[in-house]
Amino acid sequence: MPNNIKVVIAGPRGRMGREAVKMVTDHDGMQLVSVIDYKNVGQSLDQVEGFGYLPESISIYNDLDICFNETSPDVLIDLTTPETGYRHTKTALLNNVRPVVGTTGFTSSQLDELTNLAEERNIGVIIAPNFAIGAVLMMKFSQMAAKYFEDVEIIEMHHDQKLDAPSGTAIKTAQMIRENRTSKKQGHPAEEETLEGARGADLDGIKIHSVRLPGLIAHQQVLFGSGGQLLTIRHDSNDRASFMSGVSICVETVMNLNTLVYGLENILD
Ligand SMILES: NC(=O)c1ccc[n+]([C@@H]2O[C@H](COP(=O)([O-])OP(=O)(O)OC[C@H]3O[C@@H](n4cnc5c(N)ncnc54)[C@H](O)[C@@H]3O)[C@@H](O)[C@H]2O)c1
Ligand SMILES: O=C(O)C1=N[C@H](C(=O)O)CCC1
Repeated sequence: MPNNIKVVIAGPRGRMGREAVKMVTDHDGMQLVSVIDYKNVGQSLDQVEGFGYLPESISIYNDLDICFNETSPDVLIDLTTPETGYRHTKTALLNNVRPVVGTTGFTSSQLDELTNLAEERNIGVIIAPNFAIGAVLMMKFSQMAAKYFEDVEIIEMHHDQKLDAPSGTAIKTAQMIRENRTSKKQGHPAEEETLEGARGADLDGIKIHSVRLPGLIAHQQVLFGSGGQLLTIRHDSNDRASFMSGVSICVETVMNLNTLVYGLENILD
């Protein structure tokens, strides 16, 4: 692993992007070489509002091919939107740049396509729906509990600027639970929704409910019920700094991978 990993960040002005710019510029083993944005192209990031603290100029690009060619990054951190993040990840792979993707909302066929492309190109990619270590533990504990409780519902709660629903974390949690759960149609066999959507989204019988409110950041509870008992496993991110140690681990780890890894739990000890 190079001790100075050259990083490009897509979405630097976003809520997560701003934290990631701080994390990378403060990290001794990483160097921020450029950023990707559709605004302020050709300017330097330290001239953009909120980035005056940067000690040196960081070029802003919109065209990924030109950015990769001129600044030779090792790793792309993508924190944008589902459509853009997917396009960026593909372009990075085609340019031998290793993507660390926090962007959520990719479809399963997009994930399959990126998995195949990473294998073809023999390049590492990490797609992590949640970089917070506590959230990963919540998912793992839920997977453990699913062996003993077959009735489970997920309630995820996020800020009201979030584009995708359900959250990437809720989908990943349900997929992990599914691996340990005896398949079951929950609720009353004759239950009917008198208001569409009342019972939430359904992933193989696991119900997912999405709450969007100002004041929230990222929260999830997984409820398991059986005769006479309820188990609640809950995680709260109250600050986006909670995601940054996970981003840092992914940037270091992706340098040694040559396939796509989906989920931070797959690279933690
Ligand atoms: N994996 C995790 O732990 C984690 C945590 C928080 C958020 N997220 C995900 O990260 C993504 C970003 O979240 P956010 O809250 O920072 O969103 P945000 O809306 O604050 O930021 C997104 C940024 O992407 C930029 N963008 C959009 N299109 C672009 C393009 N074509 N080129 C360059 N930049 C572009 C926007 O200008 C914006 O600044 C979302 O998908 C969210 O679900 C993941
Ligand atoms: O703020 C968001 O958007 C978040 N998205 C991720 C998800 O979809 O699971 C993780 C938590 C924050």
